[in-house]
Amino acid sequence: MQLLVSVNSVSEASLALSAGVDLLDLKDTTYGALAMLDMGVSQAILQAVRHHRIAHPASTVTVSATIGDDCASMEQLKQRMDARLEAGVDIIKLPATIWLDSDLQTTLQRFLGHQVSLIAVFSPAELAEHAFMHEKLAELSAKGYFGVMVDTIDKHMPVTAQVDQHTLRAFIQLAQSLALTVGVAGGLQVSDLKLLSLMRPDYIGFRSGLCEQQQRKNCLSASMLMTTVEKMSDICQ
Ligand SMILES: O=C[C@H](O)COP(=O)(O)O
Repeated sequence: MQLLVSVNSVSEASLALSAGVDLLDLKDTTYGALAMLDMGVSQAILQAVRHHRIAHPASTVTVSATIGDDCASMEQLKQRMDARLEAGVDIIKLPATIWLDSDLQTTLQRFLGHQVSLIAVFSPAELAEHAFMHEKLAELSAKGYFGVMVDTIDKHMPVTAQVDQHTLRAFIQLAQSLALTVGVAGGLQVSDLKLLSLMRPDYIGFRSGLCEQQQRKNCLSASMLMTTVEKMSDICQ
């Protein structure tokens, strides 16, 4: 099980890299749920990741990026994705407003055809619609998506309070049975790790719970990050 941490600056990325975080998620954490990070900042972070990989050849750190909570056109989608992939992002995370949009499918199919790794993000409400969730997971797998995850918009409650355990388990198990990498995120605290780890997602995502005053727009706390990395490593042993 891996740890994903959303970062919004070179200093946060460097902190996460030195702590040994597996998945760096480039995201503007000042608004929305999947807001995209400025390209200049993204490029600077990717440069720091390249330096880290050179200095630590055994590092398996992977970089994902969000591209916004919505997208107006195929041209805009292509431009946002191209910019990040060319800069060195490994995985693009898409909200349902994009991965479900019939007008954007041609562009998404083109990226999938070029083996670009895409993650489709589900909201708690979308998981609650069991038939919809089953149907979409099968479709995404057939289309060649790399993975899926659940993340929340309302950050006042953890995802574990917004989705019942049975549904979360079903989502994780069905996705994995369809060869989709699956992640769980949304207002999580370190104390949620134990329960979630029993469900065996491929990764668990954090932001708010690792920030000063638990506010996702504040900076990452170095001590919270270290505590989480250590806890994760204990759980995974
Ligand atoms: O992708 C992971 C999210 O950025 C998690 O953010 P959050 O812990 O603030 O919900």
